[in-house]
Amino acid sequence: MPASQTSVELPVLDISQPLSPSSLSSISVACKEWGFFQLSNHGICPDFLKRLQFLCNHIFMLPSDDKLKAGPSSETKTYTPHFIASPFYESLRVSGPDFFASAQSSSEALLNHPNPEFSDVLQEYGSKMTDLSRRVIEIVLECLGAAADLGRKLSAEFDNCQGYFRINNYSSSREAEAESMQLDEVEGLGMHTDMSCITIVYQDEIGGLQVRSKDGKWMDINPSNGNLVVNIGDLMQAWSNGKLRSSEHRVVLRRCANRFSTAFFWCFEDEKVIFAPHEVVGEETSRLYKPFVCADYLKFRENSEKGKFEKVGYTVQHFAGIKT
Ligand SMILES: O=C(O)CCC(=O)C(=O)O
Ligand SMILES: [Fe+2]
Repeated sequence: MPASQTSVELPVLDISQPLSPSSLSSISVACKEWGFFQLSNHGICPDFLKRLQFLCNHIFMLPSDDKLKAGPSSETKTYTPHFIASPFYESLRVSGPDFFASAQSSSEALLNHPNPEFSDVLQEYGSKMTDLSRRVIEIVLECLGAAADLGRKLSAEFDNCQGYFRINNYSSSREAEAESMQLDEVEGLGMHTDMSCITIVYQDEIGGLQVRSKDGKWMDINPSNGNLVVNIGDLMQAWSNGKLRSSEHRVVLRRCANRFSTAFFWCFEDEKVIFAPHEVVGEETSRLYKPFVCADYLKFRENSEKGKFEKVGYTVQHFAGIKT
């Protein structure tokens, strides 16, 4: 895999401040060009993230057989083991709106007992991310040029959105190293687009997240000052008639370092029919996507093979794109 040399400068939105016209314009450009921007002053403090990481590492350090008690063939199915998405990637899924209950059922399966401290922290993370996601959706709608009245009407379409998050641990094992045979750079998570409306990512200081430019070049998204990374997902790309870009991205690992990240996915409800509102499409442009039911797209992306990760390489374009 060729090493990537370039990083992208993504605008940073200070979410604690009212949105200024200049900030709105730089975020709009970033959503269209890259489908990515950053958030600062998001209210999730470094100590809290360290605590979250510490509690999750406790889970990731369990023996593999114990972790499989929440694996793809278990009842909870919240743990994705190594060698499904990649040899270097494992992850724990926490589903909302009751993040506490979801975390509690994972810890019961994994540790044979509930762990209220772990579940409390995951609940707090889930609920903070839910609030942030709602605010980010309002801003993204403003990026589409929605004036206040229209913005309120359009944001009602997102009222029943649901969130879940994945806690991701990237590490190397002897088996994984044998496979990579001393390569300088390996794929920790392959190229994909997210199936969300928006995703909010926290990555630790190791780095490795990359976005694919419109001309197919991989660009680093370097970790910066505890900022969170927001990206547009496929559901939003379709709903905005392609005005906002759901970009392909991946994670590369360059050293044998452990990497920790969380990705919070804010998605339409399963039964929602995704059809760009005519105010968003405008008079002059034609529709790029056929209407589709959200759950049908999620099913399309799931591999039929049991326990496999969401299909990498398939997007909403393949599923609902209107060929022009
Ligand atoms: O680990 C990361 O930084 C990003 C993960 C990601 O893209 C995903 O889980 O969809
Ligand atoms: Fe992603």
